[in-house]
Amino acid sequence: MSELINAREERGADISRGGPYYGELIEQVRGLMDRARLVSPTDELALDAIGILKQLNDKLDAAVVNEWSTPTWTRFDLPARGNITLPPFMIDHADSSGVDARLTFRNYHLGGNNAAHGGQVAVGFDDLLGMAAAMHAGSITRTASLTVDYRSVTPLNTELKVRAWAERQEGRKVFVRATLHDGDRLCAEAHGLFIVLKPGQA
Ligand SMILES: CCCCCCCCCCCC(=O)SCCNC(=O)CCNC(=O)[C@H](O)C(C)(C)COP(=O)(O)OP(=O)(O)OC[C@H]1O[C@@H](n2cnc3c(N)ncnc32)[C@H](O)[C@@H]1OP(=O)(O)O
Repeated sequence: MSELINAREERGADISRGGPYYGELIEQVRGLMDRARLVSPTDELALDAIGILKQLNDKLDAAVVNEWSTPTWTRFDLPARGNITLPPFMIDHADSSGVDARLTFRNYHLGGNNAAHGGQVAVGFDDLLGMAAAMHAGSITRTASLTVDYRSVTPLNTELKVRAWAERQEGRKVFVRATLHDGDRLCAEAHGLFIVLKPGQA
């Protein structure tokens, strides 16, 4: 992980962006989403929570920046770079040979029967495959195709292992694969095609 942070810092990534409390702020929002996923409030509690959240959203509005200035591009020290839309993961190893990560699906990723929603599994794969493709190509890539095979149930609130790697590259096309394990058990695997963006490509 430190290699990745160093590499990103060398390219101008600023892991102080968002300040020292940004990680805890995002963790509290994840905790809020966990509760929102399962709460069945009384009218009184719902109205109370709505008031508090409206006030909080108004406060946060004052600090909203454009997407390129958000900490989530640079905070490689935080779970999932502090990106609230991703299942939180920590990178153990990342280089051109692949990415190893520990990832945990939370209550707010619930599909049913205490298992992760399949779409959330795909979100995790997309980001980590994108990282593997970028590390392999040495350049930012974009998902062209992503296929997920769900092999067994993916549990919530359990640290899972993800391995993502590039199999080969043909020009701008980076062919990638990934696995998701709970211990020795394969939960899901993915393969995809990521395309290296041309200079200035939107
Ligand atoms: C350290 C960093 C951490 C940072 C880590 C951050 C990781 C973030 C990862 C998240 C990534 C995303 O979710 S990205 C968001 C989701 N994806 C998208 O929105 C992509 C939408 N689509 C597009 O923008 C475009 O279609 C592109 C860029 C994918 C390709 O367009 P293009 O650049 O014009 O290239 P194009 O000529 O069409 O295609 C190039 C070659 O790929 C082939 N090709 C293109 N699409 C496909 C396809 N679906 N299936 C098969 N083959 C395909 C073409 O046939 C061609 O082959 P040949 O003729 O050359 O043989």
